[in-house]
Amino acid sequence: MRIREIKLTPVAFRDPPLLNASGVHEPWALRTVVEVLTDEGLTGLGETYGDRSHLERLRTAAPALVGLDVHAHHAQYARVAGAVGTDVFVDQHGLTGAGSNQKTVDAVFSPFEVACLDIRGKAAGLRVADLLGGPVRDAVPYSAYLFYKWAGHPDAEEDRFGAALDPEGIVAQARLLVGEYGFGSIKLKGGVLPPDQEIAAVHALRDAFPDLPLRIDPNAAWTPDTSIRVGRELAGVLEYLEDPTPEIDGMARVAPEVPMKLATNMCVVTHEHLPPAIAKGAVGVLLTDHHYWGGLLRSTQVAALCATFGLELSMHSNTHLGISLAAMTQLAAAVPNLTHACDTHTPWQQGQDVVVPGALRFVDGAVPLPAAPGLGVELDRAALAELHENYLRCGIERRDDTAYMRRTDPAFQPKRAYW
Ligand SMILES: O=C([O-])C(=O)C[C@H](O)[C@@H](O)C(=O)[O-]
Ligand SMILES: [Mg+2]
Repeated sequence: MRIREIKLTPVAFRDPPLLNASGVHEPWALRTVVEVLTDEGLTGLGETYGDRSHLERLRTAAPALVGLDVHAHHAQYARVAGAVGTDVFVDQHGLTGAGSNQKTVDAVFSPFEVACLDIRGKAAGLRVADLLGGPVRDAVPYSAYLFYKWAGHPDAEEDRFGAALDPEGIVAQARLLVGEYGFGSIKLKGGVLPPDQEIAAVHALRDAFPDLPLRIDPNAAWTPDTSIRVGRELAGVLEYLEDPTPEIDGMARVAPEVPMKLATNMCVVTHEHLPPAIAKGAVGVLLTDHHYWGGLLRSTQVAALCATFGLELSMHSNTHLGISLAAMTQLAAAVPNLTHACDTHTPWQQGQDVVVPGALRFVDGAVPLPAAPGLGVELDRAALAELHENYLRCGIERRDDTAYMRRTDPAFQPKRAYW
C-alpha cells in the first residue's frame, strides 16, 4: 500500500478567551487536517498545528513521502527528517517548552504517521489501538480542563461559559463541565493570577468536589521558592503539580521539597530531555503528547521508557478537533501505564469539528474507544470546507496569545518564573 497523494487543509474554528501565562486565546484556533491517500484507494486522517511555519514544513515533507509504503514507519521518518533538515520550530506561546530540531521533526512526522496507522487499521479491519499492542481499557478517562477566562472576547458577546476570574467562577465552570461531561478529575490552568488566588481556587474546588483528583498547571509562572511554598500549601490536595517552574534544574530543585509529584509538558518535551530529567529527579509524571513526540508508535516507546525509569504518565492537550481526540484516545487506550486522566480541550470547541458526529462521545468523563477500524472517525467534508473558509477569512496565521493579550493590556509580559 503506497502513498499516492497527501492533502493538507488548514482550518480555523472559534475559541473562547482562555487565559494562560502567555496571554489569552485568540477568537480563532488553527489546525491542519492531513489526508493520506493510497494507491489502493484508502484514506487516512491526521491532525496537527495550524501555524503557518508548521504548515510550510508539512508542505515540504509531504511530497517526500509519496511512493513509500504506509507500513514503512522508519523510512517515512527518515524522509521527514531529511525534509525538515536543521530547522527548529519554536511555538510563539512557549507553553510546550523549548523548540529543538528533534521536536520539530517529531511534530512534522506525527500527523503523517497517525494517518498511515488509520489506513493500516482500515486495511486490516483493526482499530489503531489494536496496532499499538491492543487496548488495555475500553474507554479513556479525560479531566475537566478549567481556565480562567473573560466572559467573552473584547467587543463580542458573552460566551456560554461566562467569566471565571475568581474561585467562585472557577467552581461554577467546573460544575458546568463536570455536569455535562461527567469528568472524574479536574485540572486548573494557572499562571494567570497571583499564586495565593490560585491556591484559593484549588481549595474551593476541593470543597466543591471532595472526591475528585485535582491538578494545577501554571506553565512555569512561578520561581522555585514560590513553587515550594505553593506545593506545601496544597499538601494532600493535589494529584500532581504540573510545571510550576521553568527548566529541568528548576523542577529538580522543587521536586524533593514538595509532597506531591511534579508533572511536565514543558521541561521534558523530546528524547534529549529524558536522561537529565531522570538523573536529576526533576519530574514524577510525564504528560506525553503524540503531536510533538513523533506520533503514536513513538509515544508508546516513550511510555515504555517511563515505565522503566519509574515515571508515571498523563497526556497533554492543545486546542484540537476530533481527529486528534480519536488519535489521543486510541493511544491512551493502548498504553498500560497511562494511569492519569488525559487532558483535552474538547469542551471549549462546543461541537465545532471536522469529523462526522457520533463516533466520539463522553460517557462519565471517558471516551469509549470507537468500534470502527483505524482511528474510528470519518471526515465531514462539508465541515472541513467550512472550517477551511474560516481559516482563509480569519486573518490569523499563527497562535500568538501574547500579542492578542497586548491589545487589551499593552504592558503584558508572558509570565515565566514571574511570581
Ligand atoms: O498543559 C499545558 O501546558 C497546556 O495545555 C498548554 C496549552 O497551550 C494551554 O495552556 C492553553 O490552551 O492555553
Ligand atoms: Mg501543562
